[in-house]
Amino acid sequence: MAAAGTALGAGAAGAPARPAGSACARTRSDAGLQPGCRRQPGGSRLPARTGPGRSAGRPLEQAGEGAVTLRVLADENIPGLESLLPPGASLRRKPGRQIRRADLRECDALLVRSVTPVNAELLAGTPVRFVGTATSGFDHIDREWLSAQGVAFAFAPGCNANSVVEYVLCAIAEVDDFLERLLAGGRVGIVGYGVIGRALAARLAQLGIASVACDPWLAPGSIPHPATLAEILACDVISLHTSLVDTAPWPSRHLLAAPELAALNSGQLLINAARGPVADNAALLQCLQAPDAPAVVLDVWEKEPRVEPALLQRVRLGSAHIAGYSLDGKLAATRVLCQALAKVFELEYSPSTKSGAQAALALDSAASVPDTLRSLLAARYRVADDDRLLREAVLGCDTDTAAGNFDRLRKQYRERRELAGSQVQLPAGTTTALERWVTALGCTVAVAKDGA
Ligand SMILES: NC(=O)c1ccc[n+]([C@@H]2O[C@H](COP(=O)([O-])OP(=O)(O)OC[C@H]3O[C@@H](n4cnc5c(N)ncnc54)[C@H](O)[C@@H]3O)[C@@H](O)[C@H]2O)c1
Ligand SMILES: O=C(O)[C@H](O)[C@H](O)COP(=O)(O)O
Repeated sequence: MAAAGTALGAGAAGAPARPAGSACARTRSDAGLQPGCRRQPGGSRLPARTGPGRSAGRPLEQAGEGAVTLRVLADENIPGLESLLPPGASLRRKPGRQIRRADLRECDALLVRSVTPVNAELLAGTPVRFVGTATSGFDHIDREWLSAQGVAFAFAPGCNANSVVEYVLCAIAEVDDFLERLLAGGRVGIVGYGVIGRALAARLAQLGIASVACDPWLAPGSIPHPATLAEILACDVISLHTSLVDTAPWPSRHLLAAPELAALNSGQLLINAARGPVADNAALLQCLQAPDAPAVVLDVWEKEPRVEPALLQRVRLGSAHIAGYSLDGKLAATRVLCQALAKVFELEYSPSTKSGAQAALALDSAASVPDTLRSLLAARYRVADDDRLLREAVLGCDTDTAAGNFDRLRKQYRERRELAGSQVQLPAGTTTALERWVTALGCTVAVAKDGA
């Protein structure tokens, strides 16, 4: 894993316009690290406050002879911190929705997930000098305020991109015959060509599936197969991967509202694993009540943790905002934040890069290509399992209980591993065509010897 520290600003001179809340090219090994730290004249390792809220830098708390304690408060749902934080860090945990300013009175670094809004209301007057979010999206962070206050910021771009891509592929494979249709020349329309949009297009291309994409914030020429939103809405499968943007001229909030949804029909599949408000949920419910409604898969909901039961009942598959919840993706994000934290506080640090080996998979049938792909995808993950859990958690419960259950599903999420990177054992005499399909899913191939 490369060291954290890619500076991410509003865009270099000559770079294309970017909406607030979008990230430039980045991979699982990059951290978006917004600088805001200076070495203190007295040698303290605390990042200096540089903005209007500037306060005298305080040295890190002494914890015994020469040792420093970096006081970290973290969302209880960020895994691996106990072993991945730099030595000398003390860790407190809280549920992300319950983190308050009073919790931060004696805290140098705050690590959150998407459910904690981080802004002046939370941080003003606290000693926090570093904020990290273990997520790709950062629409819950007031980055301008952090920057003005000299508080360093890091996020985890790309860490869960492959997890989301595999969620989308599983959804396609699980709903009707969309996988067959795509393999037979159908097209996927991708809305938002950032890290995840690009990763999805690349995986589809490896599978020989055509895709087109739209992202008006990008410079002309940066999308290999560009399309208008209207053209995207005519594709067999439409997958949303925009950041949540309120900025003109191309806000993504309610990008799919009644007129856009009216363009869809029952021969199409719409997937939203981006942010709930990108599709107007009230309009979506209306659309799903029409006889010619498209098939819809939702991982994200406009008013999370509240899910509109009538909408859940009408979507083909629904899940509790877990598309990015592979163990691989979560631990990668934890490592990126810990590395960024160590860099900001100038701590020596070299975290382990391993997530633990995945069990090998075996493929032994001479099934059709779609069924081979389907069974490989299902060997690691099935959206239908999360759909069942969400329906059990939400339907028939009162609103508050359902919202609590939504959060509980996410907190207690099972250990899910990614398919890409898995070794797949194939029987002796396997065709090279089959090997190609397996590698197209990002797996490595081991072929059994004759008689083995
Ligand atoms: N469901 C999950 O578990 C999960 C996991 C990871 C990320 N996400 C979400 O997925 C989305 C994509 O993540 P990413 O890492 O690729 O982000 P990214 O910032 O790399 O890419 C987002 C892209 O959306 C584009 N965009 C913004 N407004 C648009 C508009 N009106 N029309 C078309 N494109 C527009 C931006 O220009 C950008 O290129 C984000 O919303 C993120 O929060 C969800
Ligand atoms: O933006 C992201 O990375 C994802 O939406 C993220 O995985 C959501 O999970 P949360 O932070 O809400 O646990």
